[in-house]
Amino acid sequence: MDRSHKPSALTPSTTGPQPSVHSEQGRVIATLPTGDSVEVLLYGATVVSWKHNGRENLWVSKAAKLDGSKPVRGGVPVVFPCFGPPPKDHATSALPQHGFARNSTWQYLGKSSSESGKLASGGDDAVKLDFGLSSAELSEDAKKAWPYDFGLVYSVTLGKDGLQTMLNVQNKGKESFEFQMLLHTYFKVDDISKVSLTGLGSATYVDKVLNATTHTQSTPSLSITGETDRVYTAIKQDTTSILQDGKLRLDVIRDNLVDSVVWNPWIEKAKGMGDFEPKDGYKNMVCVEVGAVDGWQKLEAGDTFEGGMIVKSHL
Ligand SMILES: O=P(O)(O)OC[C@H]1O[C@H](O)[C@H](O)[C@@H](O)[C@@H]1O
Repeated sequence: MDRSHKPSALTPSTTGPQPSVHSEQGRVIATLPTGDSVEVLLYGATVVSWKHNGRENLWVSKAAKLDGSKPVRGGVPVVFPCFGPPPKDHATSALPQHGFARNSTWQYLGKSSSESGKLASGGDDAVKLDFGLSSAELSEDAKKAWPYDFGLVYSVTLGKDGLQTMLNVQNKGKESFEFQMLLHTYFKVDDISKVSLTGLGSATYVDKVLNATTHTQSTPSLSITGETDRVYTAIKQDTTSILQDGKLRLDVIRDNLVDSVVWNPWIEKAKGMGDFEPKDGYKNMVCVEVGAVDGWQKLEAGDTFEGGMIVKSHL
């Protein structure tokens, strides 16, 4: 792939300890002096752990395959270039559900001090890990199914009070292409019956559980009381918050993205998924997935798109 993306080295600090980064067995782990950490598999560039103040914020199934045989059931799978089953009449039609990014092996491009002003804790207190995937590195099957020349850089920044994940999509070819993208985050919660989501009031959504019918959310907050699979589009607020027992736990902030999917498989769907364990794990997770999934993003030759999320923990 294009090696022109070279993150700068961590800025040496004159004060106090630095974040540490190490890679082992197909994963990269960054730890801040506070003990907060993030863990990313090269397989799918899937973030599989984000710990803040000693608490894990991501849910990963106990039966998740981490060996590259299947997309990871949990963490933050990257969905690209199509969301859900691709339509028959589209250039992505031969791809699997949710595309190839989540089941391709990415390259670790390196670490740098965070340049993001969006995490309160930037500079020496934050560390950014970059991962890359380009057309040249795809499996022969994926290349054949989607023969475009592209470069993805996925940046995972761990800060003192948040995690930022940004996907940069570049069209390196001579023709335009269309894509969708989504960060399919499985957030860990203590008890789904006490969870509510705010920030989706008045937003319009397609309810995949109700035969893909379109609705407008009439209440300011959403409780999860059964199988939920909603695709919210053109959301006006930039933040969806996850509350537990009425207390703010996490803010999920969309960056240059206006769509979000809320998903919980509940009892029957969880039973039907071989890689979903424990079977009552649906009580401890909720997916809030930021993305661009309403129609298609068209990227002209040479152009770049960037979108992602900032998650702030309030515990
Ligand atoms: O089983 P997967 O391919 O990982 O998909 C898991 C889920 O992803 C999204 O949330 C979709 O809206 C759901 O319809 C789908 O069931």
